[in-house]
Amino acid sequence: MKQNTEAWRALDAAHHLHPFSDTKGLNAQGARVITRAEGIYLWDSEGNQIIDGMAGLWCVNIGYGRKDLAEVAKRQMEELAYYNTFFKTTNPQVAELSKLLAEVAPDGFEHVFYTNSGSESVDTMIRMVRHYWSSVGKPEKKVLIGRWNGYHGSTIGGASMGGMTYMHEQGDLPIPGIVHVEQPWYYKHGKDMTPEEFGLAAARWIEDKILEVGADKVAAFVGEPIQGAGGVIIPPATYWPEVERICRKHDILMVCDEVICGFGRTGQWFGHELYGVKPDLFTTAKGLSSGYLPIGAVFVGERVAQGLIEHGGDFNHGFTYSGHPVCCAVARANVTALRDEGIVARVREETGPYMQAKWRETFGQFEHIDDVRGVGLIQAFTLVKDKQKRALFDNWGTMGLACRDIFFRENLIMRACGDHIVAAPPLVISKPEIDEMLGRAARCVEEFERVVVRGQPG
Ligand SMILES: Cc1ncc(COP(=O)(O)O)c(CNc2cccc(C(=O)O)c2)c1O
Repeated sequence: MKQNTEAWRALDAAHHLHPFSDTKGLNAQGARVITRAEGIYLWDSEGNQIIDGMAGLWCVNIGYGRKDLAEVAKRQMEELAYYNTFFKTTNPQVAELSKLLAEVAPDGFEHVFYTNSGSESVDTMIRMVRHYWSSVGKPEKKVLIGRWNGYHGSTIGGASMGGMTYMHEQGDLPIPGIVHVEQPWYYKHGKDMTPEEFGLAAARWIEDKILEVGADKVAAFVGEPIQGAGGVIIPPATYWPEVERICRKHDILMVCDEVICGFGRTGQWFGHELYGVKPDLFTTAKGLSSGYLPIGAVFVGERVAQGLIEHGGDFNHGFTYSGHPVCCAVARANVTALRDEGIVARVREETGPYMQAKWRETFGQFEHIDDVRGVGLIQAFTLVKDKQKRALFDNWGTMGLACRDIFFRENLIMRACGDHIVAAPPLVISKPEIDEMLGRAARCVEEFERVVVRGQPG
């Protein structure tokens, strides 16, 4: 039955509570009804074509409209729509996907545990590392260290692991045993240090926390290679190697949360590979299926995998849909395409460098934009009050939302994370599409500076 925008908006307002939304405010304004998508483009119920500079929520790596993935889902549903992987059963799709993931992962990652989301991957990791230490005779090693402004999901575990205080306030978080250190945000905290010096200093904040808690009580350090939802905070090159050295020195597991950085987003298969480090585990979701179906996976390195296999006994954790055959079939087709169509390689060698050059050229010229940054196809800039003084705007986030709303009105999706403006388009974006996206964004930023910052007429 063909509906129209107003009818869908009314149904949505009457029955749907949206995530991360003020439903009352949204209902007053009316939600935008997205009806179809192709490549990097969305269409809404009014027929507007929209450039999706965020690949959905950082997840549609392969781009929209892949009929081959839809066909894989159809065939699998007709053959085996569901069966579980509890009780000594498996299915061909989960077995084949697990082999494929071991092939695309860096050496030393032969085992994966399946979930339905990034949050569930993070929750799984929390339980897994605590169970690991208990299994190898160190049950008191329970504390996990994260970063303020890190994002690790919205379950009780994921939100606690994250350092978003506005999330902690809702639900009395973080849960016990999870602590945080400052994030490696050079623009704000670098002061008179070089980036290299700051990277080492920021890593040592973690060592300070380990010594404060007691290394014999700390299970793991958890961080995103590049913080995504925190505003694309890119640590200096010295940061992660120093984190790894500190974790090894104090026998703390190092965990990378690759939910955004994974599956080609940075031009590497996984973001930690940019920094030449090897975590003990890493969590994934999003690009694993390019958002076509919900699935996540925890990649478990040999030290923890063998510890769990040899000493862990029954790992009393898992989900009804862990290893869901249809989700696994689609993820397998997606990852195979990312590899065999050269999509990840093209981001590393062609479209990523092109985007990074154009991004800096386009936004480096604006008076109220600084810290223009990015790698692969994840990039950002920060809206600032005074570039010379490196002064941020007051009321952090207000300007970001004002700028984001201009993009939205002009049929361009980019994300405001506070006063950081971020973009992460599908990895299949072409060079002409990059030009189209950045041309539209530049016109929006010109209006933002003229109207919002300088108060001139629209
Ligand atoms: C690093 C990281 N870890 C875990 C999660 C949680 O994944 P799920 O949402 O699938 O449970 C994420 C998710 N990241 C995420 C999710 C929703 C919105 C935005 C945003 O930037 O607005 C970012 C993430 O970015």
